[in-house]
Amino acid sequence: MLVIGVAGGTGSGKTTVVRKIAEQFQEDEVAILSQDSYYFDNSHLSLEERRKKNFDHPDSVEFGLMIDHVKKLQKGIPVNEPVYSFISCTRMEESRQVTPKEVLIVEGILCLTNKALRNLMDIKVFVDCDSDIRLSRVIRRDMNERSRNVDQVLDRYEKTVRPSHLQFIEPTKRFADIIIPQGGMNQVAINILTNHINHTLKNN
Ligand SMILES: Nc1ncnc2c1ncn2[C@@H]1O[C@H](COP(=O)(O)OP(=O)(O)O)[C@@H](O)[C@H]1O
Ligand SMILES: Nc1ccn([C@@H]2O[C@H](COP(=O)(O)O)[C@@H](O)[C@H]2O)c(=O)n1
Repeated sequence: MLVIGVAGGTGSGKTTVVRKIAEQFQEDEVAILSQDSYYFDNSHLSLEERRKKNFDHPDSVEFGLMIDHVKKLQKGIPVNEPVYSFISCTRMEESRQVTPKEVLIVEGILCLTNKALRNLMDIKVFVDCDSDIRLSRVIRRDMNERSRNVDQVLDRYEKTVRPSHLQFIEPTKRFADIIIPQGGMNQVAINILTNHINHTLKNN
């Protein structure tokens, strides 16, 4: 199994890049694990307290479980990926079964911050994007999909998202084998990655 890690700031285009890569393969060839699914549950806290959490800090993610799932998939064992709600900021009762495939893409803002997880990756990618563009995307997305108003989005951005991006996420660019500017619109980078994956699969 080839494990590809895709990191980058919130709104940088990670999901778009992953989708475009996955589209180049058959459905039974590529499995995807999202780091967002591994946010701690926090249902013991009130919604107000949960919303105040720093979700851009590495401690907000249950990396132990995520690493265990990657290792199981590498051994050919299916896993149950948790389902996370950005509206309630908790894990849902249900989970999603992920079965082992030839390629596993692990995607998320913090997925290159964890050394043990990094060590499981064969290719590390960082999707790069200016912070003003990311912020405008995040405002739209959080208002449309995450039940937030503009003040809540900007308040979170100033207090936790931006400082943690600078402290934890941006520095992981140095671990990347490939840095992709213009995210999902960078067809050249997506083709290069797809060709590399195909080449590696054929030679294994
Ligand atoms: N290169 C791009 N140009 C314009 N819009 C983009 C581009 N890449 C992503 N988007 C849009 O920006 C938003 C965030 O992209 P997404 O891939 O979900 O980012 P991430 O997973 O890094 O948070 C989505 O609405 C997506 O359609
Ligand atoms: N309950 C939560 C948990 C996380 N976030 C934010 O999501 C961003 C990461 O997701 P991407 O899809 O953009 O990579 C991150 O910046 C967290 O602050 C949230 O809003 N609510």
